[in-house]
Amino acid sequence: MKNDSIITFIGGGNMASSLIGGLLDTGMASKQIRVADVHSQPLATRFPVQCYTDNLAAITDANIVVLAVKPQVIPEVAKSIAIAMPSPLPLFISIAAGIRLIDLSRWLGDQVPIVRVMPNTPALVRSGASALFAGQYVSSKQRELAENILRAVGLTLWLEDETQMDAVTALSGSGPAYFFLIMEVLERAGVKLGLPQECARLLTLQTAVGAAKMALESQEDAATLRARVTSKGGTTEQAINCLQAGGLQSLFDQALAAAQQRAINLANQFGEQ
Ligand SMILES: NC(=O)C1=CN([C@@H]2O[C@H](COP(=O)(O)OP(=O)(O)OC[C@H]3O[C@@H](n4cnc5c(N)ncnc54)[C@H](OP(=O)(O)O)[C@@H]3O)[C@@H](O)[C@H]2O)C=CC1
Ligand SMILES: O=C(O)[C@@H]1CCC=N1
Repeated sequence: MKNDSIITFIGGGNMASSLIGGLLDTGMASKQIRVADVHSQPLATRFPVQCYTDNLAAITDANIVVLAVKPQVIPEVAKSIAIAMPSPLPLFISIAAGIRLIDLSRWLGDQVPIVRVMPNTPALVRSGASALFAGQYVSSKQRELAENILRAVGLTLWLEDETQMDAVTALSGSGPAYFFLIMEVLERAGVKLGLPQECARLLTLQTAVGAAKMALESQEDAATLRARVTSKGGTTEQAINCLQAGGLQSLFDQALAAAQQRAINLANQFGEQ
């Protein structure tokens, strides 16, 4: 992104804060970032960016507009922008779960360039994962622009089919919450075995970081790395047997299917407005 380009976030909540924190960490100038939210104060105190309570004022001169409000609010926000669409048209990036390009185009206007992105909150520490899908009016330069922004805060992947976005939402969009839950559960289990809280917390976190780093850097798959920890007749085997007997795979299959279905339902419910 050029250093005089402006990126405006509509909605300054959890996901926008993570993206903004990550982008500022890359060295992007705070004057390039604007945020419009019904509540301007929390973000203004956290980041030195320009905050607005008027969405339309915030998108004047913007090169990129990130729609970062809840899916339920997207129709109203998009329609209100459409009646005062800036010229030249900015590139729109929607991060809303479920909401489809066809509906975004209907609300924002035909021929408006829109990229759908499903990011995740580790963008804050530039370790995010984002899947992208471009609408038909997005130029190759705009694709590059969207990718560059998201790549600055983590991994980016282009999807071949928009319907895959709901599976991505279930896997990596919501995914940090699953890992945080596993951290909570492990820490608590360690405390129940007699470890001091802080000791259980630190061992849990470092083990999570270590396992993820090792899996990322290794040529081998997770099952092979797991087998190396699992000595025959040893301790890990007992724990893994317990987890598998408890139906861990089936539980995650159900969890991800439920999240995916929720994204589909949100699109069906709010896409008709
Ligand atoms: N959180 C996450 O991990 C991820 C979220 N997303 C997507 O990002 C989007 C935002 O999610 P998240 O950040 O969690 O949500 P938040 O509720 O934290 O943030 C949305 C913000 O927008 C404000 N808002 C509501 N209406 C308007 C409006 N008309 N104009 C401007 N601002 C408004 C909200 O205020 P108020 O609270 O009063 O409603 C809130 O401050 C969602 O569409 C979600 O699907 C995608 C990937 C991951
Ligand atoms: O829970 C949600 O709906 C959003 C989308 C993915 C992560 N958070």
